[in-house]
Amino acid sequence: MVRDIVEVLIENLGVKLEESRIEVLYSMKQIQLNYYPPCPNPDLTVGVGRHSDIGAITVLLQDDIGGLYAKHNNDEEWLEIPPIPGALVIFIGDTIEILSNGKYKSAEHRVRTTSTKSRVSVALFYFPKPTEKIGPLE
Ligand SMILES: O=C(O)CCC(=O)C(=O)O
Ligand SMILES: [Fe+2]
Repeated sequence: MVRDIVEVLIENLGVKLEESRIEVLYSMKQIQLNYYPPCPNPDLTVGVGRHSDIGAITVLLQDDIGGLYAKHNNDEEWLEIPPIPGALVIFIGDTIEILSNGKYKSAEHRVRTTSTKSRVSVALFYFPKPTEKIGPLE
């Protein structure tokens, strides 16, 4: 699935890359299990502070608690990404933003906790090989 996503994104830039060159862009993987305990005063806590992911693509599975927000078009407003049963959230990371010379944006996102329920999420980060030089594709 990640290969298909990256291939389509690169194809849409009008760039032709060999399969092997595309593959190194997402061949490193890291899994992260996040647990957010309930917090009596969520407004005073940072679940995960605002950030964008550094890799190529992030695949995220969140539970049904909610609290994930992303910035849309650099608006002031945070847009909630509601949990949908069975759905995965896909984030474009900084690597793809750089490769596309800014055509694709690495969305800033954050997580808020709630006062009553804990939250769990599973994030799969796909990175380029550490030896890969990342710059705008030509
Ligand atoms: O817990 C989440 O829904 C997102 C976590 C996150 O943004 C991250 O681990 O980079
Ligand atoms: Fe993230």
